[in-house]
Amino acid sequence: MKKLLKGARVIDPSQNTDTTSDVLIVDGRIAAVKDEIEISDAKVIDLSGMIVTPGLIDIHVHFRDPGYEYKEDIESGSMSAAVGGFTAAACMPNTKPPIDNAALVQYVKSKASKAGKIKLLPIGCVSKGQEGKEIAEMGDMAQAGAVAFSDDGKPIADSALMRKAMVYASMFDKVIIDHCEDPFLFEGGQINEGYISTLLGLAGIPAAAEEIMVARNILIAREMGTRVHIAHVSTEGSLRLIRQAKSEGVKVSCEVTPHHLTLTEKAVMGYDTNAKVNPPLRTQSDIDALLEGLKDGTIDAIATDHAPHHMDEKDMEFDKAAFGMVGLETALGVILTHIVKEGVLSLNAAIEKMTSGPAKVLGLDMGTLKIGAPADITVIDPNRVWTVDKNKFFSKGRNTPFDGWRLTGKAVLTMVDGRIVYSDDIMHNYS
Ligand SMILES: NC(=O)N[C@@H](CC(=O)O)C(=O)O
Ligand SMILES: [Zn+2]
Ligand SMILES: [Zn+2]
Repeated sequence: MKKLLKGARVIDPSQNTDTTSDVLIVDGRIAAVKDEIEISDAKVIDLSGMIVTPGLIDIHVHFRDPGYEYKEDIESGSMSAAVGGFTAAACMPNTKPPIDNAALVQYVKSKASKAGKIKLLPIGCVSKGQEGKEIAEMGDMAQAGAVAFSDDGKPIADSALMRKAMVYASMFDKVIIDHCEDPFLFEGGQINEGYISTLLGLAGIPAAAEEIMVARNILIAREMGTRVHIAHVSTEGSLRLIRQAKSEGVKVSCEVTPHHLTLTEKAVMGYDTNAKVNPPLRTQSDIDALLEGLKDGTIDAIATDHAPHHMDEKDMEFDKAAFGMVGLETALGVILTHIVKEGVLSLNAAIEKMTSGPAKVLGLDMGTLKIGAPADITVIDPNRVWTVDKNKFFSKGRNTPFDGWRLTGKAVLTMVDGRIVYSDDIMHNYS
């Protein structure tokens, strides 16, 4: 089956191209991208006024499957991703049981392929049972399809274990993704340590809790010549460390979330548990530093850290509520509205941080519209003004701080291997 996408602005940061072109898809792959393709036996989709990009890739989501399917499962998570414009997502292994062996990696893959929406890329545990003691069977998991390793939800507290893990992962050409948090400095913390935590009488999480671990990881990566990826970077100090390390040739990469780019610690005023997240929302000067890091390339990727929780786990006293927020269905709109429209990043640079940037972090040949590549494609309506309504989410999670936000720009069509996996109302006649 051939499909012909007509007349869109086609942006492909992997090839540094931005043109008004037609895109021809044959057998699920990109067959041609050029002016005015004429072909009689293709289904034509008119996309004038729209933007076509490589399918968005999210390298940090929690799909809670197996074990916590009441929060999210692979099916609902995959649908939520497709609606947000994502064609691929890497899912964290902090499930029950944790994804720490090849059979569980297989489980994730087969359930995702049954769901038939996006490409789900399993991340395996660094340590058995995520207990931080013994290295998990990373080789087996890599062979089964794990794309990276992480104990996310928790830091890898033991530096010797981290060093072993980095070296071991490098043998399979995989990266360790670390949730950077010094457990002793973090202890009991609820929100960013500062004026607001004092005002609200909540235990603070100091910036140094993150920065100590970022520094440690950089030191190990430097010493061993191995790679490390810093999850959800949130402080000015972390950025400074990563920028410096990169300039010295250390193989460190990092990601930032839409919420850390747009919300400060003030969002928790009124004890709003939807704004309770780990790492915590920080200050305006941290946001300024993160924006600078996006601009100068210190930050490699934008990732949602989509962390669905049940309402009952959020609707309780602040210090008992779960950490985390959903993000897949709001990420693109938040980035286009608050990062691109505000002039922080060009549209092309923002798309790069959501396509080829994350693909590169994982060392995957994805996030491109080059000829022959799988037709994983996102169609964006840049002018669509819409209001976030958490009750309309396809995710099971309703825990968002963005409910009610007016956003400009939305994914209207998502294609995986040339198949339409999501289409917005106006695109319905094409699906
Ligand atoms: N980010 C969060 O606040 N929560 C995540 C864990 C994590 O990403 O560390 C979760 O699994 O709920
Ligand atoms: Zn984390
Ligand atoms: Zn996470």
